[in-house]
Amino acid sequence: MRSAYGVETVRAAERELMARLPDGALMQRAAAGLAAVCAQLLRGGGPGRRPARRKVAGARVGVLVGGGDNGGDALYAGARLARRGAGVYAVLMDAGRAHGGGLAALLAAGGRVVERLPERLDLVLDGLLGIGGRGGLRPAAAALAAQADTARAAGALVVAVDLPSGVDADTGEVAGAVVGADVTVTFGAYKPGLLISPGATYAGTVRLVDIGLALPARPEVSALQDADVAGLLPVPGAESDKYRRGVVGVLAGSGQYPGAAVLAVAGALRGGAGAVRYVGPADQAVLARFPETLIGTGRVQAWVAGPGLGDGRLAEVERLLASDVPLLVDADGLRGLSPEALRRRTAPTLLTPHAGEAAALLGVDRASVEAQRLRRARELAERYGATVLLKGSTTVVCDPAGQVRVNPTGTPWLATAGSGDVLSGLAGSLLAAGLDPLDAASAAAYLHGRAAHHAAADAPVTAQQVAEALPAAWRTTSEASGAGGRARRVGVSGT
Ligand SMILES: NC(=O)C1=CN([C@@H]2O[C@H](COP(=O)(O)OP(=O)(O)OC[C@H]3O[C@@H](n4cnc5c(N)ncnc54)[C@H](OP(=O)(O)O)[C@@H]3O)[C@@H](O)[C@H]2O)[C@@H](O)CC1
Ligand SMILES: Nc1ncnc2c1ncn2[C@@H]1O[C@H](COP(=O)(O)OP(=O)(O)O)[C@@H](O)[C@H]1O
Ligand SMILES: [K+]
Repeated sequence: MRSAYGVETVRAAERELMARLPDGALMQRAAAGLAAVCAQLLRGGGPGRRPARRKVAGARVGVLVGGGDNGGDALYAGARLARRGAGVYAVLMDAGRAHGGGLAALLAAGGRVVERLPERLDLVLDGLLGIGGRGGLRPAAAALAAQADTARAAGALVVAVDLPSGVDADTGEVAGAVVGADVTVTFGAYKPGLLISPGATYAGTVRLVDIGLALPARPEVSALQDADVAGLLPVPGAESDKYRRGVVGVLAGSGQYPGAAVLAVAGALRGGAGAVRYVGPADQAVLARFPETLIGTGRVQAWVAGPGLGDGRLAEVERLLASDVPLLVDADGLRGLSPEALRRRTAPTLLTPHAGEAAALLGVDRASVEAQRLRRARELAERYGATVLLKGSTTVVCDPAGQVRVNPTGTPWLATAGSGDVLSGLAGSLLAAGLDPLDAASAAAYLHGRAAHHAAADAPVTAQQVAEALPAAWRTTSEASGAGGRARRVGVSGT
C-alpha cells in the first residue's frame, strides 16, 4: 500500500521528531536524500530524456529557490552536488528570504547565485515551494516556474523538491502556473497531491526519502499495490460452487444501447462471481456473445444497474434501491438519484460516476469536478451516504466514512466508449463475491487499469479488449505479489 498524508499530519510528525533531534537535522536528511537522487539521475539512472553524463562532476545544475524551507532543501542539495564537482547556479525568488544556512553552504561549495537560469543545464531543482505553498503561484514564482519549463524543453531534467511548486499538497489541485517535473523527491511521506491528478501528472516519477517521521496508521489517501489487490481477489476453495461464489445481476442495456449490456456482462464474467444474471431487452445480444449468462430475474448477491439503460427504466433501479442487496449504480441509473433513497438503504451501495455524472449529482460544473477530484468524491460519498468511485484521469474511491483510495494503474487509453461499462460489471462481480464496496471498487479499478495496459501496449484499445485482458491482469497482479491470491468469503447469501 502506498500511503499519503496531508500537510497538517506531516507537520505534526515533523514537530514531534524535530523536538528530539539537533537543529537542522531533518533538513540535512532531506537534502542528502535529494542530492543522492539527483546524482543518480545525472549518472544516467533516471528518465532518459537526454544522454547520460555518467558523472556528477562537470554537470550543470540550476536551483530555483523560494523563501521557505523548500528552498533550504534545494540549496543544501545544490551544495552537495557542487562539492562533487557540479556547476550549480541558484536563482533566488526573493534574495532577502532565501534560507541563510543553505545559501552559505552553496556559496562555500562553489555554487553561484545568478539572475536567471543559464542555458544547457542537465538538471533543475524546483525548490520554490513545498508543503507551505498556498493558492496559485504568485507572479514571481510563476516567472521562475516558466524558466524551469524552458530549461526542460531544452533537455534538462526537472526534479521537484517535495512536490512540484504550484500543486496543492493535500488535494492535487493546480490553480494557474505549475512546475512540470520529471521526478519528484518527496520527504517523509507521499502527499495526496502527488497521487491525484492534475497534481500527479506534474509530479513525474515520485521518489520517497525516509527522514524518520512517525505517521499515523491510517493514511488520508492510499493507493493499493499488487499485493494488496491480490489479497482481496476472491479465489474459489475446494468446496465452492457457482452459487457460493456469488451471482451478480446486471440491469443494463436498451434498444438504443445493447452494447452496454454486453460490455457490463463481459466485465462481470471476469470478476470472480460464479454466475452472471442479465435482466433487460438486450438478452439476445448478450447470449449471442456470452451463452454462459443466466437470463431473467432471480437470486443474486449484488446488482449492477445503469449502463446503457436509457430513459424510462428508473422504476427498476428504484426497486433495486429499495432492496437489501448490495448495489452498484452507474451511468443512466445515476440520473435523478435521490440522496434520501440511498441513505435509507441497509445494504452497501457503490456509485460509479464519471466527472459529468458526478457534476450532475452535485449540481456543479464538470470542470470543477475534474479540477477538484478528491473534494468532489468526498462530497458525493457524504451527501449520498454511499461509496463513490469517481472515474477519470485519476480514479478516486471514497467511502462514507471518509476513507480514500486512488488508483495507480490507470491509462488514458481507457478513455474509450464502453470501458466504464466493463468496469461496473467487474466491480459488481467483486461485490457479489463478498468484497465491501471500497475494496470491490478499488480492486476493480486496479485490474481494469492493468487490463488496459495489457491490451493497449501503447496503442488504441477497445472496451471489449479491456474486458478480454482482465484474466491476464488478474494473473499478473497475483503473480507479481507472490501471493497467488487467497480465498475469501464464499457462501454469502442474498435475495
Ligand atoms: N515537513 C517536514 O518534515 C520537512 C520539511 N522540509 C521542507 O520544508 C518544506 C516546507 O517549508 P516551509 O514550511 O518553509 O514552506 P515552503 O514550502 O518552503 O513554502 C513557503 C514559502 O513559499 C511562499 N509561498 C507560499 N505560497 C506561495 C504562492 N502561492 N506563491 C508564491 N510563494 C508562495 C511563502 O511566502 P509567504 O506566503 O510567507 O510570503 C514562503 O516563502 C517542505 O515542503 C520540505 O521541502 C524538509 O526540509 C525537512 C522535513
Ligand atoms: N484520462 C484518463 N486517464 C485514465 N483513465 C481514464 C481517463 N479518461 C477516462 N478514463 C477511464 O475510462 C473509463 C471510462 O468510463 P466512462 O466514462 O463511464 O465511459 P463509458 O460510459 O463510455 O463506458 C473509466 O474507467 C475511466 O476511469
Ligand atoms: K517544490
